[in-house]
Amino acid sequence: MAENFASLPIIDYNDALSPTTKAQFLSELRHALVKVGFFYLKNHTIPSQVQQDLLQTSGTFFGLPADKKAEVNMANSKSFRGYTGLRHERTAAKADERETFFAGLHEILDSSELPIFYNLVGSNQWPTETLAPGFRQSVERYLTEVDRLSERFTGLVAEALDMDPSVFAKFFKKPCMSGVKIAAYPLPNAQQGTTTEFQGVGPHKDGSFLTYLLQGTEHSSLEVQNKSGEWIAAPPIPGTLVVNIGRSLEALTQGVCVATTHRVNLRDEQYSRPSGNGRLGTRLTFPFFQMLGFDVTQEDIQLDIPAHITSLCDQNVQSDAESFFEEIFKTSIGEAFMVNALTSHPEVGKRWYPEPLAEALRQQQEGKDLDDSKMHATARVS
Ligand SMILES: O=C(O)CCC(=O)C(=O)O
Ligand SMILES: [Fe+2]
Repeated sequence: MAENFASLPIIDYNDALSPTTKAQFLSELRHALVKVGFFYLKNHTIPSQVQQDLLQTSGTFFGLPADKKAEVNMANSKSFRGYTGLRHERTAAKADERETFFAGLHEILDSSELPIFYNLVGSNQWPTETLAPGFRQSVERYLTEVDRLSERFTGLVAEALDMDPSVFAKFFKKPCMSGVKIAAYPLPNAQQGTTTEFQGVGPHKDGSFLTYLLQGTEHSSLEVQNKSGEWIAAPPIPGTLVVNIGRSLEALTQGVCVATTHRVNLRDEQYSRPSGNGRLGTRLTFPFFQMLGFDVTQEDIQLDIPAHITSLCDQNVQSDAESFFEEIFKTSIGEAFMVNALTSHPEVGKRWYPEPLAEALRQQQEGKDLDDSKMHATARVS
């Protein structure tokens, strides 16, 4: 049975930088990667001014009238970039109570000769400077900083698994679809007390190698699933990022690092200040998804992971995330990213990719039926 956890470890990036503390750092990181799958990272090097500017200008953007935000609607973009309104994004086949804005790190324009998933790298859409002064600049600045951090951290992940620091480098061929999703969770509109809990984001695993999540406000809404399936709160800790494992790192380590399940549940009480003084506004978060190059296939993955590391692998990890995505991920990473994008953003799919959308939804339904029948079988046995 898998080991369990009730809270997330806090790892200090400074410890990686000094020869006297590096060994201890690597041992803590190994534990976090193999036994937990989530951790807080402190002293992560992203300047606080860069974070504050991002938070402030993002607040301005989401505060714009709906018709102004619609000017940069994701449905305009065959690269799934730009703005989505409340309940337009879907996770686990249900609508999410959030607005988002996605901006990618790389942009290429002509992908006509390549498989359609190369369209996932394309131009960003930006509101005008007059509407959202400084927004574009602060997002781009944040992307540069978090990308630099993720690149350095990747070497430490390899070392923590007792491999050469450069072992993952070849999987990060550019351009890639890494980017930041800015998520805004206004207080949900409770209808006459019928519902007290709302899906900010449904249970899911990220497609990334690692995700670096900045929680910009004080709300405690993020929940992570431990290995026996219990949900654990991951409240914001000032000065830290929450890091979690995505499906790409799981694929590259052949399951030694398991992609971790998380969700955002919204409840009215989370909008009261933790100090008890007054109410909080919209919850704002900034997950950065560190993605692999598209052309990585299962055959490329021949990492020599030392036996004493693979032997740490956990069995029977429980997850409420959909399982259908796992199978596609085993054949082509680019394909899997596209299927995920289509099922999350059917509006973009309807406009640009009607046939691939229909096929992706069919696969999702098939997977859901399979998950449901497994659940019923388990329920009957126990
Ligand atoms: O907003 C959060 O706290 C998490 C968001 C998330 O998990 C995602 O967008 O993949
Ligand atoms: Fe996520």
